[in-house]
Amino acid sequence: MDIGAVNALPYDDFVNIFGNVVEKCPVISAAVWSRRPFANLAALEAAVSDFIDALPESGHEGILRCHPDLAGRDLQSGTLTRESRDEQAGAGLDALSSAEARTMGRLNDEYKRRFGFPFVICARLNDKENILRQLSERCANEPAEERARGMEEVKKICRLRLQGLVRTDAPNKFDF
Ligand SMILES: NC(=O)N[C@H]1NC(=O)NC1=O
Repeated sequence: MDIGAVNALPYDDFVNIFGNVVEKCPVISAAVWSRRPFANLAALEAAVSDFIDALPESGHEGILRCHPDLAGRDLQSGTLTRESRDEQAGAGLDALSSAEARTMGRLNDEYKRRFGFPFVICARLNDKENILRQLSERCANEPAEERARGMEEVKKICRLRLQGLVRTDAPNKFDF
């Protein structure tokens, strides 16, 4: 769909289509719908980012807590969202050796104990080795640093999900 078609969507269709650009946080797309018309994909992305940035610390932690663990219970039981399943599979997280799976589980638990929210990283921009290394390194960070880092990753995930939904090649009347 091009940006003109996005701008023409009633809010219920908009939320159905864009509701998971931030994992399990459809309230964000429901809020951002009011910012139409979007000049282009970058403007839609900026509206999501502005909404997130305006939230208090507790809102950022809430967004992080809506993310499933990487290679966690939801992946084992097939209850991930379609987007998250594809992203995790793309990084090879559905095919970990048993040693890798044990390390991942242990570090995910350690991270959550330390920070009170799950480790979030854009799986499509990383492979499993890189993810395991960063998980281990980031466990040593300070909570404020990790909150900010996690939100940067949420925005990267969001950008790639948006790019999968909105075509950018078509000209549109808001793009001068
Ligand atoms: N925990 C975590 O990072 N989850 C996410 N990362 C990603 O790329 N997709 C997700 O669901």
